[in-house]
Amino acid sequence: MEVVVPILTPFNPDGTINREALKTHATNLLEKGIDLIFLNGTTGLGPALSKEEKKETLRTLSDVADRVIFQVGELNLNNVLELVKFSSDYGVRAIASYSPYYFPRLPEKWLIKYFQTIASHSSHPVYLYNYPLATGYDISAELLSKFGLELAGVKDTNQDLAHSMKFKTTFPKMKVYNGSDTLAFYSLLSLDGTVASMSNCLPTVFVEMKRAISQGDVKKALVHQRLITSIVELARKYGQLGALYVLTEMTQGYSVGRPRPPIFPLEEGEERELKKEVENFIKGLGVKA
Ligand SMILES: O=C(O)C(=O)C[C@@H](O)[C@H](O)COP(=O)(O)O
Repeated sequence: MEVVVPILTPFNPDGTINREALKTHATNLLEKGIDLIFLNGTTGLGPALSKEEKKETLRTLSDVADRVIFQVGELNLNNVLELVKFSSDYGVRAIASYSPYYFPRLPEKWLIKYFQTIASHSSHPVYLYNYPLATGYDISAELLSKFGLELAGVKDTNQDLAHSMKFKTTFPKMKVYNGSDTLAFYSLLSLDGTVASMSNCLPTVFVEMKRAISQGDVKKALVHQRLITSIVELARKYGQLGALYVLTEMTQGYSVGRPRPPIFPLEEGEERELKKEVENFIKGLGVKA
């Protein structure tokens, strides 16, 4: 039962990656009990990071590489394979990739070929990052099974938990995580864990929820899930990926800068409003972030 943080990428005002802040943030999250770091994911603005920036984030976290799942997805497979090769110098837990996206009506066999190519070049276990809402393609358990492609793991970002469970029943050895914050409780209960964006700013809430589940205290665990869901709904009002930078600074006590456009930072008034609303929630429920 693991809590995996799709770690946000701190940026300097000039839009370069703030490596110091990334290191501080990763160290803090691991110290607070987060199990693994999913690097260059959606929350990490992975699709908006260049190949060289993806390498930079792994170099920055090289001393905790064994706790890192390194996301390598790009729309240029040559870049992906360069990142796969680059990762072989680091003892990462696994590499991962989302599917090709944007281009409509890609034949199933091209989608599978993308992952087969990655798997044939990787010295590390390969995880699928399946996010149909974001990519336009559902790389389902059925599709992998149809082409006989068995990967080491999957992060399935899906509101349909049964869809994630299907990976587990089809490939019993596969590590299966669900990537939706609002299903974190159920993912911890029924899968190998959760990959939750909000664990950037609420690490202790997730760690306490996991502890409550392992102690059989469902009621307490659900209090934590309700807080997470409330904060997600709040963050979405302002733009979740931008709001997360404000929430992380607010709850963790250090700056992670602001996101890089086209993920725009919140305006000053929005930041004030968001902080006020969140304070009420966290105070009201009496849990630590
Ligand atoms: O940021 C990542 O790489 C994640 O796994 C989480 C990501 O899939 C995303 O936050 C999921 O959000 P929704 O369920 O779409 O609200």
